[in-house]
Amino acid sequence: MSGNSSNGLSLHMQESLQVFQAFLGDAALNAELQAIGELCVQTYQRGNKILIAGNGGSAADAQHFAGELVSRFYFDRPPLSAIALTTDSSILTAIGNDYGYKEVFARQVLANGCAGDLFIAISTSGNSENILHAIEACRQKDIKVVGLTGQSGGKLKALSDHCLCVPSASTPRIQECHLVIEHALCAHIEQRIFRPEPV
Ligand SMILES: O=C(CO)[C@@H](O)[C@H](O)[C@H](O)[C@H](O)COP(=O)(O)O
Ligand SMILES: [Zn+2]
Repeated sequence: MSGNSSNGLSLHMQESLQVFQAFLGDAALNAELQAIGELCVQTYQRGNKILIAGNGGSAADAQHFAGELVSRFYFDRPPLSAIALTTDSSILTAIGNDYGYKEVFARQVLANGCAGDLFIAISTSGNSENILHAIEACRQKDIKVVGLTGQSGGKLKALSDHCLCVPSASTPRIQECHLVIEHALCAHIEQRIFRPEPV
C-alpha cells in the first residue's frame, strides 16, 4: 500500500481539508454559522418547525438533517419538527408533472409551511430554480430563509436572510462542508434546547 498522500484519492481529502481550513479562518463565516444556530434554536423555542430542500446530493443532505432533528443526534430527547421536502415521490412527481420541476419545493412550502418556520435552502450553485421559487413561497408565508451554498452564492445569497457561502467552487467539496455544518447545527440545537447551561 502506498504511503503517498498526494495520490488522486487522498487529494480529495486534502482539498476538502483546505476548504474546512478556509471556512474556519473566516471570522464572518463563523459569526454567520453562530447566528444561524441561534435562529434554529429560536424557531423551535417558538414552537415552529424547519423545512429543508436541495437537489441531488443536497437532497440527501436535507433528508439526513431532518432525520437527525426528528429522531435524535447525540442523545435521547423529544423529537424536533423538521420536514425534508425531497422525500415523497408521489408529491414530487405530481407537482413536477402537473406544474413543472421548478415548483416541487415551492408548492410544499405553501402547503406545509407556517409563519415563523425556517427554510434551509441547500444549493451549491445557489441557482437551482426550484430552490429560488421555494424562497418566493417563503416570503408569502413569513418564513425566514437560511442558504447553504458555495463561494459565489449564486442568486441564493441575496435572497436568503442568512447565508453560508462555503469558500469553494467545487460541488462535492461544498457538499462535504455542508454536511459538517448540518451536523454542527444539529449538535448546537440539541444542546441548547435540551441541555442548556445552568444559570
Ligand atoms: O451530488 C452531486 C455532486 O456531488 C450532484 O448530484 C448535485 O447535487 C446535482 O448536480 C445538483 O443538481 C446540483 O444542484 P445545486 O447544488 O447547484 O443546487
Ligand atoms: Zn449525520
